[in-house]
Amino acid sequence: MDFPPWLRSRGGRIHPELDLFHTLPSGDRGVIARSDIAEGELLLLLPIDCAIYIPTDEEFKKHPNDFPDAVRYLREAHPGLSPFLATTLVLMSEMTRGSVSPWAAYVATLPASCPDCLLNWTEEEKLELKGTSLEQSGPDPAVDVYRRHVAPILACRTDLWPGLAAKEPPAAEATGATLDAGLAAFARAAGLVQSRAFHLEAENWVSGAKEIAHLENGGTQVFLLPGIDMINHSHNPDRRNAHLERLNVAQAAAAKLLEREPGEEDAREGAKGVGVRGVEAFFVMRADKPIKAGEEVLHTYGNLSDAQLLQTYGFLDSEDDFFPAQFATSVGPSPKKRANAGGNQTAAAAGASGDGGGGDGYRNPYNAALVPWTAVEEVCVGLLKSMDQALPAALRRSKRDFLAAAGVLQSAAPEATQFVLLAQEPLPDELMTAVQVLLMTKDEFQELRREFGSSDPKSTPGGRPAPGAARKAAGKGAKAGGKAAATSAAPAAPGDSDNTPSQPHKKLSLGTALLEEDEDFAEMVCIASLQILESCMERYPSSVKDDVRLLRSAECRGRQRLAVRVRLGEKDVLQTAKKAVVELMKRLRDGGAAEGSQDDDDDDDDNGEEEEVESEDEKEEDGQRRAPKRQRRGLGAPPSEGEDADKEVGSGGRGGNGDDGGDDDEDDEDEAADGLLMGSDDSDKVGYGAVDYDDGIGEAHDRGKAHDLPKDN
Ligand SMILES: C[S@@+](CC[C@H](N)C(=O)[O-])C[C@H]1O[C@@H](n2cnc3c(N)ncnc32)[C@H](O)[C@@H]1O
Repeated sequence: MDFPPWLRSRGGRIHPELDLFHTLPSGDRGVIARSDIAEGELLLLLPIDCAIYIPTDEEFKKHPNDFPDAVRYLREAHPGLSPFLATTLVLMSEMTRGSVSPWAAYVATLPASCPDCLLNWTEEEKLELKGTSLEQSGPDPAVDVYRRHVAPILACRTDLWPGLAAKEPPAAEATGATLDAGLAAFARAAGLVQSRAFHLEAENWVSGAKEIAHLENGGTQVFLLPGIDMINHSHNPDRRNAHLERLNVAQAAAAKLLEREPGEEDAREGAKGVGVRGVEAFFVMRADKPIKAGEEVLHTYGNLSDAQLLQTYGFLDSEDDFFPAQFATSVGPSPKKRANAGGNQTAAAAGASGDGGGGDGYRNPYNAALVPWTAVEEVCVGLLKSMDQALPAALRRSKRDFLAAAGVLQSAAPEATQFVLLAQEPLPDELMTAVQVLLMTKDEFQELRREFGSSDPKSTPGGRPAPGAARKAAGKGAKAGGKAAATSAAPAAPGDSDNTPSQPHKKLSLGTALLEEDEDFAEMVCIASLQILESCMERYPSSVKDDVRLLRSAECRGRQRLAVRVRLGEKDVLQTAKKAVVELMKRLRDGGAAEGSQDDDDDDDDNGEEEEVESEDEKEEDGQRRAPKRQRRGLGAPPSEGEDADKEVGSGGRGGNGDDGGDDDEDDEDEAADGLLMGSDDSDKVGYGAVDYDDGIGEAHDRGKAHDLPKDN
């Protein structure tokens, strides 16, 4: 049976003017309106029992016989499997059952694979992702999960997964090249679930690893939604025209979705309207706005970074679809060149890009970059050493344990913590707090521990504990741009060699109070931060210039192009963070000095606004006052106001990527790279947490988000 009649026979509905399986000019498939569709019209209605999913206990108890045998078996025999892996196994079962499967018509619509999903990249192609958050170390996770979790299940129940059991258990070193039938089926099904599944949490519809981790408490489900999963994604709100809802029966009835249209085929046998006894929810896709004949139906899979899109779905948004006006000047020819050419700028950019799409400039506002704790620690230790203030190993451990107990580092494996930098929040408070704690003296640290451990968040405005000299500035942290302190619960401090009676119980957030108080310390923190960011830049084998050059060349296509765009997206965020550090440093020097400490403020009260603006003389005097202090701290001469971030990093001894001058082309490329890396203006939280299922595959899968799905209204 074809898919549309199958769906209708199961109580679903499809708008008569939708072509669900249209081949787009790109060669991909998409959903197209054959004629105009009005805003609010129903596009697709799917009773929940058409979906492939692992039911909650409650759902299963209500309808134990309505679920496939594979679901029943996995629930009973392998309740600890992640929903991702369990759903993959159920899909594999339906795929192997062929025409006997009640989902045969759906299975027939599924593509042969998720073509560019990382599961399908060769080792050589994956090298292009070196340094990015998608760099994979260790064995291929799919092979590993298959060997450890899937193969034993296939071998146990050959009736549920006929023909897939391996004759011998696959070797640990098995790779994609040594696929057996089971591994091939698993790789395909996993790619499909990864790129098509919708995630639902009991309380929230979720879209990130952190939320999905709650599933262990019974909250989250992964759904394959036939037909609805044909709809492609767009980041561009102007192009999106559909959204998904989940309705219960009463809501669906009230919305008149369960009544048959005149001439509409009968649904299931015995059904009076659409939907049947036992079906308690419907997934409904509606038109958000009028859809013109020939237009593609698009919705959003979530606010995802390029890395997440590639990891989960194997694609990146169209390069010429993303805020095109903003990008005309990014990686394309420089304004100077365009002026010289005097021609059509967009056409010039399109020609240079080689992709025919004018896709020279692309920036995803949801991009993120990861900064490992190990890099933070290494830079801070190195900086202190270079200043003859070596950090003893015991104190270092003490600081790390304290940060973990204070919720700044993950508690289970603090050393594996990765700080997530977002374009909109390029300097997360956790990172700045960690740097400050690492760089503070032993006395300051001990005082912080004492005060933090005993501090009542209500007693320090913003909940920020403030050690030593910074105490008097408590409550002013936000003044210099610091984020308000977080005060979420954190685990108690683990015992360490230097335990004080007071133990941290709130999340530590130092803000900028200490930096406002102590300009030498502020400079150390800023220099360390720049070095950390620079060290993260250095983990990519290619420079920004190389990447920009590659994106401009016609040869850079396919997976290489996807990888280059992921690399540049991350570098963009790192560069934005560097600029934020420089801004912070300037603010602390100029604005910070004007805003001053509490005492300064008190002194300034009479002087009014005049004091806010520092005269040239005062600046000079300030610089002279600063110099001896800096030298005491081993910082050398202060950098001049005009000096840029890279040079400052260079002066810290780690070298920068500053330009050494050169020809016009080089200058143009710099200009282009600068444009590209100017930082994004809109971003969203991105979760990169670990997920703790028996099979461990959740981590790889959930690192990228799946489609958001609304919860029951
Ligand atoms: C949920 S499916 C959508 C239906 C899919 N196009 C098909 O033919 O089956 C998600 C997959 O569609 C493709 N896709 C979705 N949105 C896309 C976009 N904006 N650009 C390119 N490919 C996209 C990707 O291959 C992704 O893994």
